This record gives sequence, structure tokens and C-alpha cells, in this order.
Amino acid sequence: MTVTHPGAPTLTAALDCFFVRPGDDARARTTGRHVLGRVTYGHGGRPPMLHDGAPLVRIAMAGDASERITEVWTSDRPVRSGREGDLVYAEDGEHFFCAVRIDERGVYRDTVRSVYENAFTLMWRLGYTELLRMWNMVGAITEANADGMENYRDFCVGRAEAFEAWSDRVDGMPAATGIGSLRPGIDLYFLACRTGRARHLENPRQTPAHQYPTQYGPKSPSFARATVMDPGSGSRSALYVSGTASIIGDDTVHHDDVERQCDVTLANIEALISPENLRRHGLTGGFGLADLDCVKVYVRDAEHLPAVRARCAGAFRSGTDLAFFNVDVCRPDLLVEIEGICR
Ligand SMILES: C=C(O[C@@H]1C=C(C(=O)O)C=C[C@H]1O)C(=O)O
Repeated sequence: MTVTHPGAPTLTAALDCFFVRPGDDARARTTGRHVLGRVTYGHGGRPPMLHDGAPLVRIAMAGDASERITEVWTSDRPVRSGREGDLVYAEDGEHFFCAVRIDERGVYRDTVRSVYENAFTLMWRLGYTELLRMWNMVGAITEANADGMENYRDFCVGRAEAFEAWSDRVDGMPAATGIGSLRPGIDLYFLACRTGRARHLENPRQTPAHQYPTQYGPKSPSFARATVMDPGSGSRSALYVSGTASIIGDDTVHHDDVERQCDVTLANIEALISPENLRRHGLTGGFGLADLDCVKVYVRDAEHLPAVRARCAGAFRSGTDLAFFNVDVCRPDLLVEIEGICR
């Protein structure tokens, strides 16, 4: 199904995303298209760089070679890429891709705030005023920083301060992922677009993350449950589903039961992308789990991977791009988290 925004401007550039595994031939997916960014979820993390005219992000997320994927973002428009300080970016006139790495440090807050603000400054200057989707991979995510605060909470403080400082310019928090990685430091990348194209959605089953009570940290996480992008005429719309876990209201449910956590997570996603929820946000159309693609599944304990794989095999369309990673989730009691794109 499609999603329409009343009054959205007519635009034509179309973003695509797909996964490439070692040995895959991706030429058919890139023929006639332009690469906006590549993100390798592999062994070694490295700072982002420009490679073949597009940003290349390498994040340590895969324990063994079989798990390695490269997420490729392409556009049907020519892409211009560049570097500004630590930021590596690309733009196609309608979409903006940007990546940066923060090296390991005792306390992240101030650096996260300034890196986010630098990124907002660049995207704003280039005319991309609306955030679409953000990914934050945080090493040692549930471990303590030099002040004894959990790294994730420390990260959330800096990010929230940046969003607060930019609240008059950056219109709303987008869909996001905040997940563990296998290397200390924080890798982040995000997509933004021109004004009037993004709509951020909440989930009726979950408290908006930016309204979580302070028991989860001094500053609540700055993200929406999903973002819908209107593609303009002639293309399909895309709905970006944030990293979603077994949280009802603001409580983690089914501690120590990965299968039930998986079921709650899938039910949360189903409710989020349903026609009822889109209608609640003034949008038409809607999706089901079978429409989900570019699915990433994060599993805290390796021993749970077979059960989670089995649950996902039953839930998603066969042929869906689907990848599993054995990494920590942002709360120690969360065993699994799932994200994806509906289109
Ligand atoms: C799982 C949750 O949050 C996670 C953390 C996020 C972040 O901080 O950006 C975004 C989505 C999830 O990856 C949740 O709070 O429901």
C-alpha cells in the first residue's frame, strides 16, 4: 500500500536501499543509479571515508564473516559528495547522507552534542532541513563511562542537548536506532531531506521515547518510532521503522524470554505501520509485516539467534533483505530489537 501526505510537494528523486553480502553481485541494483552511501556492518570499524565518490561507513557489528553485510543507499539523481571536518556526506539535491565517528572517550556527552550540532549545521547550510532516519552504534552501550553513567545514557544527554539547541530549526525527531557495536566509540550516520517530506510517527502501544521518565536516564532518547517519507508522484513512499523492542508503555516486558520479546516486538511494529496508526497521524495507506524490507535484527545473546531467526522467518516475506547481529541492546533487559523499511 502507499502513503500520501496531503499538500506535500511533488518531487521525483527516489531513494533505494538494499543489502549486499560477500560474493553478491550488486551491479543490477546500481545500474543507472548513483550511490549515496555504503555502510558495512562488518568486523573492523573505521572512520567514514569517501570511496568511489560516495561515503563508506564501516561499523564493527559482525562477529563472523557470514554476518557481514553492506547496506547500499542509491538515488536516481546524480550525487555530489564531500567531507567537512570529520563529517563525510553526499547529496542528490533531495536527500542528504552523512556519517561521522566519535572515538572512545571517558564521557561522550559534550562530543556527541558538538558532533550532532556540526552535522545539523552542515545539512542546514546545504538546504536539507528535515531529518529522515538516524543510526547510532554505541560501543559498550550498557557499560559505565568514566563518571559511572551508562554510555547509552551519556550519549542520550549529548544528543538531547543538540536537539534542544536546534529545536527552532530541526523540525521534529526522526526514526532512529541506538544499538550496541563491537568496538568502543560511537559510529553514526543519518539521512535528511528537503522540507515538507518527512512525517514522524509514534506507536499507540509505546510511550514516545522522548517522553520516557527519568528512571531511564537524565535525558530521554531523541527519536520517533517511525518516519514516513513522501516520495512525490511516480514513486512509492517509504516508512522507516526505528529500532523496536519488547517495550510496552515505557516498560520492558518478558524479561528473560526471547521468544515472547520477539513476539511483542513484531506486534509493536505491526501496530506502528498499520493503516489505523497512519490514519491516527492524518495519513492514508498503511503496511503489514510482509512489506518490511532491509530488516536488521539485533540479538543480545548468541544462544538466542536460532530462536529469533525462526520467529523472523515466519514473520517476514521470503526474499526480504534480512540481517542478524549479535550485539548489546540499549537496555540490559532487552534481548532483541528489530528495524526495517516498509515500501
Ligand atoms: C529500543 C528502544 O530504543 C533504541 C534506541 C534508540 C535511540 O536511542 O536512538 C532508537 C531505537 C532503538 O534502537 C526503545 O526505547 O524502544
